[in-house]
Amino acid sequence: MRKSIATVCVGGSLTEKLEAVARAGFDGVEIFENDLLGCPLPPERVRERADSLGLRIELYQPFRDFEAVAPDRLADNLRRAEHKFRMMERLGAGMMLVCSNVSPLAVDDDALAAEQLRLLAERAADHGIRLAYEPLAWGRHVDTYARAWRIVRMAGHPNLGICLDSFHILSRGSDPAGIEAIPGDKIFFVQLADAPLLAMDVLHWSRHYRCFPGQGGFDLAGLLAPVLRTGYAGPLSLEVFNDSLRQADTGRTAVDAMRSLIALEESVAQVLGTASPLPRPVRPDGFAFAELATRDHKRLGGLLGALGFARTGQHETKPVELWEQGRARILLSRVHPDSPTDTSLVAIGVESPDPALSAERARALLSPALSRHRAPGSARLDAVATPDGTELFFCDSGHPHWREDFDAVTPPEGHIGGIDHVALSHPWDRFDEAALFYRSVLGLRPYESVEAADPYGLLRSRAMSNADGTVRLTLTLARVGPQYPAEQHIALADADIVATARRLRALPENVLLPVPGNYYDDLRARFDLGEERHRELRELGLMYDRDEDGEFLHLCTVTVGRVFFEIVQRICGYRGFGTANTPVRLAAQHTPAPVSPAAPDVRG
Ligand SMILES: O=C(O)c1ccc(O)c(O)c1
Ligand SMILES: [Mg+2]
Repeated sequence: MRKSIATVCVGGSLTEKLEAVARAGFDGVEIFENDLLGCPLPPERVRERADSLGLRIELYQPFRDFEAVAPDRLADNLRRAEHKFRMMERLGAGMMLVCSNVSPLAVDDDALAAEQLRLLAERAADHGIRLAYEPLAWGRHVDTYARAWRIVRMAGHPNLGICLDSFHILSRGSDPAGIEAIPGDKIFFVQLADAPLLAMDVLHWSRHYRCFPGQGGFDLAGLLAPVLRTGYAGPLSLEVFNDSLRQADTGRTAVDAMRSLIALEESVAQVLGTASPLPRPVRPDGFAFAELATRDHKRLGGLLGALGFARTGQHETKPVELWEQGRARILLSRVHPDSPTDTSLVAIGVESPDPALSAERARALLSPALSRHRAPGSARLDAVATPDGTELFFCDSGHPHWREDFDAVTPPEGHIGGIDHVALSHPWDRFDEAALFYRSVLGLRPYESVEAADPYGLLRSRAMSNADGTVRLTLTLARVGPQYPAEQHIALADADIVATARRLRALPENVLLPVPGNYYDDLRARFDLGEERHRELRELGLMYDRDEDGEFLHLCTVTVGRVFFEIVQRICGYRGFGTANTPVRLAAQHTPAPVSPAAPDVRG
């Protein structure tokens, strides 16, 4: 199907927008009126520019507050329309979007709406233009596709059809199944947008919070399937109004948008049982490694040593160390000389049953491929760049061949057996992009977005996981400014966190984040843990949580550069991330560490 995007989805001037969406592979665009009005080029030149970029101008929009008005207003509305039609001819746009009337002057009369739209369609036909009538969710009287279709049918003009916009349909909770009753050739246009599930005024929700399919909470494939069953053969056009995207990098947003459409095509193909546009999903089934780049190998090595890791190998040709405990593998490499941070997470390796296919799928979803020389070993490893710049390597499940390049000794067995999850930090304009990236490329399921209070702000995060919890990520929204603690961390799965905590407490140097006594006073109110258990948690500085499945114990180390380690123990299938404790952890990370000569610098 033709892929289109409304110019309102991306930031920049009209020509910048056209260039970016063409580069991302779109076939066409919806031109938003404001983009044209603010453009220094006359419509003919915009048309030439679009032509030269291989973009078809699918639609011009929006035309507002036309139908179901008193007779004295009709003449003025038709005059307005004539001007737009002439301008559209110059632009080479064959379809105009007509939004349902939102004015208090509109009359609640379908027959009148149909009669006036028929008149408009006759005028449009004189210019070779077709009209797509779109019921806005906040339309004065026409706010559902069922009602809009009734009016279009009543009008009975070949140049008048309906525009279906997923946001208006799903935000109101309308059942998309009824779309199948509309003949495919009367659906003139289809606009697609997702949105987070928010309880808010629908106009505000639509104008500020829409996002690309797969980034919010709507079932877009469930909406598109009945649309395609009607035989609709027009473009699938993204229409996203979003405050962040207006300010974000134009080219990047265009690629993010295209990725969302490709992923949606795959989801709808699954629903319809048709051929998929993508190599089949390969589910990752574990973490192979996490790589930290640091200027301070000694301090980080000291911290890993305290956690029970051993330096098991040194890369044969590169300045990269391998630190291991059981199947938990951490690589320490050198920081790029230009990097402003002393220590940061730069790569993760996931295990895949078919690494080559994983990489092929990632590239088909427009992930930038990375050159092989970055691989931690000389072993052939496929890698792509993720939205926050972290490199993602695909490694063979259960066969860490890349480890052979480290000439590594057998790793020590301790309580820590592997990586439980990795927390990645994203700038504000990459957060939704990241959720879609991991959802489509790795097949991870997103959890709801959550917010945690921080003494100096609010931390937004969203966890993602595969079905069996062997690959879990938490995506956080990075705040800028030196007052904010790092949000990159590696969480290590521990089979006996009490023993680990005891050992770490006994060290002469303080490597653990202190937890305030008030937390433990309140924990008594939250959970009936018994005196002895409660005392043990307090003494060891362990945090606690529980869900319907099981229990969770965790603690954090001090921060080195941008990174800290979390040690976690999941008991009986606990599925969360201890989010209830995040505000306490964030506050503790702002509190200066107690002075101790050997203590690592918490501020990095
Ligand atoms: O918010 C609006 O006014 C508006 C305009 C055009 C659309 O296609 C739409 O879905 C919403
Ligand atoms: Mg719309």
